[in-house]
Amino acid sequence: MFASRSIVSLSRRAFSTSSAQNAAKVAVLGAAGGIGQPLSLLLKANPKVTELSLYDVVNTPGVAADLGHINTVAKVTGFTPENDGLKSALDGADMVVIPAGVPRKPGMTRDDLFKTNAGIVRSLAEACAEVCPKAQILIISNPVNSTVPIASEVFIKAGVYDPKRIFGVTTLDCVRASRFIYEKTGNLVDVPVVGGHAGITIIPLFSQVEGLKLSDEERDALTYRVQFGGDEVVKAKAGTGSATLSMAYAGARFADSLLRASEGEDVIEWSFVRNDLYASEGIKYFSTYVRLGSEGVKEVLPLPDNLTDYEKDLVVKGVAELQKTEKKGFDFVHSQ
Ligand SMILES: NC(=O)c1ccc[n+]([C@@H]2O[C@H](COP(=O)([O-])OP(=O)(O)OC[C@H]3O[C@@H](n4cnc5c(N)ncnc54)[C@H](O)[C@@H]3O)[C@@H](O)[C@H]2O)c1
Ligand SMILES: O=C(O)C[C@H](O)C(=O)O
Repeated sequence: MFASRSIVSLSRRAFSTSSAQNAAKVAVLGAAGGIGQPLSLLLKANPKVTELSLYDVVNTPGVAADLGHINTVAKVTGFTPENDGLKSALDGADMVVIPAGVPRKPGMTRDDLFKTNAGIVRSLAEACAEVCPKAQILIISNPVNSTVPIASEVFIKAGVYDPKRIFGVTTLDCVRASRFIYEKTGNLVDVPVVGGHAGITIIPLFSQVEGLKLSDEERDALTYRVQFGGDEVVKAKAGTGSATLSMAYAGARFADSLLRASEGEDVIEWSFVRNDLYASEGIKYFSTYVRLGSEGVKEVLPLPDNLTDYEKDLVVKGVAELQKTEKKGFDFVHSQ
């Protein structure tokens, strides 16, 4: 098995500073929203992004005009549904980041968003499959555990599916886990978080952090905080939305990791991608260690073989939940 420390150091840096070697057009769908705006700002600040295409049902011309005054290389254009704006936004895109859809209010689960967001993600994925089938698709819209199967099934139906290019963005769970451990230890290290992106499917692997010692009580409390960190923000925002700024940071980190990998850097991230790790349990998507390359996923890595019994039990529970949410996404596409 691989050494956890090298995994940590490989993906530690949030943003690189070197200038772009390849032109990269990135489209953001849902770009005028709570995540979309700060995420677009961070992408505009990334020297590897040469073109930034902002699509939303409203307000993107203003967001694009504003970001367009920032003196970085990316050319920014805003699109709305008028004049076939979605297709124009996607034309030539190398990467499409999708934070379009409604966020939670207090008392809701991510799955409660399915009835609105499933259709949004399906229609946006249909446009991607038609216009930019080779783009890397980064799905942020919740419930990720179902929206990734939805987007994948749309691409399969269209005959253009490449499992190496569709990602559920679970980076916020890693960002949170890292921050919570920093609060405890004063050390800023990466914490692998695997499984999915909702409640008990979020599985932090504290055993993989070198030198980290937690009592059982500390481990339980930290695990709960990572699994339900989204609820903390939803509650604090009191009905006005869910995490936007930390998500923008996490999404920009994941996009930067892919862009660095496309330039030949060896990068490992954690992401909800197609794999056979739990095929025997009937699931196709599971967030795990992923080596990134120029095509997207270069290698799906298994979970470390030295998980604790506590972590193994979390995986069993998470897999059982993922079976339901994956099926729900699959059925949504195939029942229409
Ligand atoms: N993966 C994660 O870790 C993570 C973290 C935080 C939030 N989220 C999810 O991201 C989504 C967006 O959250 P937000 O806070 O930015 O919400 P928001 O309401 O502030 O923004 C969503 C944007 O999507 C746009 N939109 C709606 N339908 C669209 C369509 N068909 N095409 C294009 N744009 C469309 C809206 O106009 C809006 O501007 C939610 O589903 C939320 O649950 C995921
Ligand atoms: O909690 C939410 O609904 C948003 C997001 O998935 C998060 O983890 O913050």
